[in-house]
Amino acid sequence: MNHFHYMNGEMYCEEVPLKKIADEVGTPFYVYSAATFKKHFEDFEASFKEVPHIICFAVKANSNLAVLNLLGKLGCGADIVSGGELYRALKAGIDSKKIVYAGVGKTEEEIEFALKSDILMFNIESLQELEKINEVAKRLNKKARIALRVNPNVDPKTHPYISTGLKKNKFGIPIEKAYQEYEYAASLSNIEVVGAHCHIGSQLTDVSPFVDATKIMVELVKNLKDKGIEIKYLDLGGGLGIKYKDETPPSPKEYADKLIDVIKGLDVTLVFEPGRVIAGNAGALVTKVLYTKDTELKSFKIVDAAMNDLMRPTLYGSYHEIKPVKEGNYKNVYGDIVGPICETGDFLAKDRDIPDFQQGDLVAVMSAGAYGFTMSSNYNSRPRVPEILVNKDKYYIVRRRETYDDLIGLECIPEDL
Ligand SMILES: Cc1ncc(COP(=O)(O)O)c(C=O)c1O
Ligand SMILES: N[C@@H](CCCC[NH3+])C(=O)O
Repeated sequence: MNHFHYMNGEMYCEEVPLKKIADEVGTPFYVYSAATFKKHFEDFEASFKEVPHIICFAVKANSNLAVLNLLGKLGCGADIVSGGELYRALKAGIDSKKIVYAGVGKTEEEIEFALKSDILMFNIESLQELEKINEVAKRLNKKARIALRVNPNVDPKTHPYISTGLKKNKFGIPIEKAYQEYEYAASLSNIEVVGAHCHIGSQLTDVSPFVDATKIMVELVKNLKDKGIEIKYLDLGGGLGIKYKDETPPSPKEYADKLIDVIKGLDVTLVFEPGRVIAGNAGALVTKVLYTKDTELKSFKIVDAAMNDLMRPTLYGSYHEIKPVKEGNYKNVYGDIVGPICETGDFLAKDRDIPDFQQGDLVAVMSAGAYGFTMSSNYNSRPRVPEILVNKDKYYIVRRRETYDDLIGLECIPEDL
């Protein structure tokens, strides 16, 4: 069931009309469905029920505390890439023993924080990082549990900016060097090798690159065992795509079945780091039409949300479905939905058929629950919009709208300048 649906001509999130939220909270705002988050997590979880596994939600996709808390209560862990994400995950009540930490540039402070928090494992992206973690662990008199993030050189066939498992990408340790580096890692005094990790990219709509990468990882784990290096956790990252427009990504069950088949016989706990597939279709960005403007070429619908609120269309040319909050007999027009920012790249929809919205209409930008708010900024000194979490017939403001005072709150004017 889709938790964003129309009833009596109005778009609802679960049992709450979006218009009600707009009237009470103002626009723009992000709105998330707790039921959708729950369903997506439970579907993913159930797909792997026949094998030992841990699901670590990719916090970068949606890092709101209430969302993390909701997932944590369902037994979800966290995939983090910074000290800030670790802080959030812990504050949200996520079990530190279900936290995995990737990222090519972990600082000494971040490493120390993660070691003191006793996370499940670090996913190491370079030799120097490995040595740094060993050094910090030694100073703290701890052992750091680690996996090497292996770059298997598999083409995920997705947008180049979100491909991560190719030789030319900055991520991980090339598969050819992995054996040598595992042996080195195992020789370090304050390192405990426990896992192997890969993550080849995001928004994958075909299962075959996952299968190819998994085969490489399975071979690696087997060969390491022969060398006396035991891998307990095989972390296959995230990346499963969703439907934004007309994509037909595999379902979590199809994805799981294919991977379980490849892994059969291997005595490991699988770790997954899904982000988008849990959060993407659990959220929308709701905005209001400020003005409309028709030119010879096209129609512009100028709304109160902008590229700083949802960066994906600008950054990747991503498609987000645009829906009216009040169902009407809109005819379609050719044009753009644009924000108030002083950039030509400031659009939420571009050069396509869109409903012929009029001034004051509410517009829902769909599939915005992942990499929406988390990638937002204050560009053009625009206060960040609130995040609303709906649960059945109630809604909660789980992050309030920023104020002008918030905008300047961290700044000061030197007195003697
Ligand atoms: C290491 C790592 N794990 C997990 C994810 C989550 O990816 P997705 O949202 O595509 O599932 C990402 C982002 O691509 C990532 O870099
Ligand atoms: N930010 C990207 C996904 C990147 C995933 C990060 N590893 C998106 O919006 O699609």
